Amino acid sequence: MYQPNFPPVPFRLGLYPVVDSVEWIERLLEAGVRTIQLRIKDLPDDEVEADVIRAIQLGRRYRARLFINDYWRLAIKHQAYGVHLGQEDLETTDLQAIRDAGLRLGVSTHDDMEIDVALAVKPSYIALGHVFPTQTKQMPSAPQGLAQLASHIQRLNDYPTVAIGGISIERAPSVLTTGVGSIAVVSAITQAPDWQMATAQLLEMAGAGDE
Ligand SMILES: Cc1ncc(COP(=O)(O)OP(=O)(O)O)c(N)n1
Ligand SMILES: Cc1nc(C(=O)O)sc1CCOP(=O)(O)O
Ligand SMILES: [Mg+2]
Repeated sequence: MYQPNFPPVPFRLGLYPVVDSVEWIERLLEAGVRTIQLRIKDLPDDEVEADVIRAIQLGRRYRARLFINDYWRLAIKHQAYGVHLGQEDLETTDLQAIRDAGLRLGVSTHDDMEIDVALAVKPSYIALGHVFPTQTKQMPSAPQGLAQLASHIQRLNDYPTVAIGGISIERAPSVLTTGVGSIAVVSAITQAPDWQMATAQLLEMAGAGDE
């Protein structure tokens, strides 16, 4: 049974764009997205703080679920909806501080062992990647494919899940048939010839998430 150690999220988080700027956050919230992540990599906290503040303000204005990747101290300081962390981040993060601050937590996984680690933390949702080859991030592991994804979803039963990695408009329907509650995408939107059309199509397929 889903009993996270962090505030719960709906089973279906719907379309979940992962983007690297406040500009993208604003245009996607305006387009109807309600689950979104600010993912800025490898800058000092003081260079990211203004963007984190702005993204959180936008998230509140649109009543959206705004997750901050990596910068958990800033997410706590400015009261984001949630934080997303990778497996390595778990070792260096004060998870109790995230919990005490009432933020949701999402954790990345790439195989059964990482799912064991995530389940021990009892986050708000578990991300499963990478489903297909991706150009967006160098991955140390092989893509897990749809059959493996489906078996993880079965194992996780009523736990909110997010699929990520190489999910295009063409591939989204087959990913969603595994029963996953959300599809996280980067390039399917940010590299699309027409991002508005891509977002509308993905929202039509995955929804904006449950309340
Ligand atoms: C929804 C979602 N799933 C997975 C990731 C990857 O997170 P992480 O493993 O911490 O890697 P970086 O994104 O920090 O490079 C994610 N960001 N979002
Ligand atoms: C940031 C990230 N994390 C992944 C994981 O598997 O943990 S895959 C990924 C990149 C996803 O980008 P695109 O939608 O362009 O393939
Ligand atoms: Mg990370």
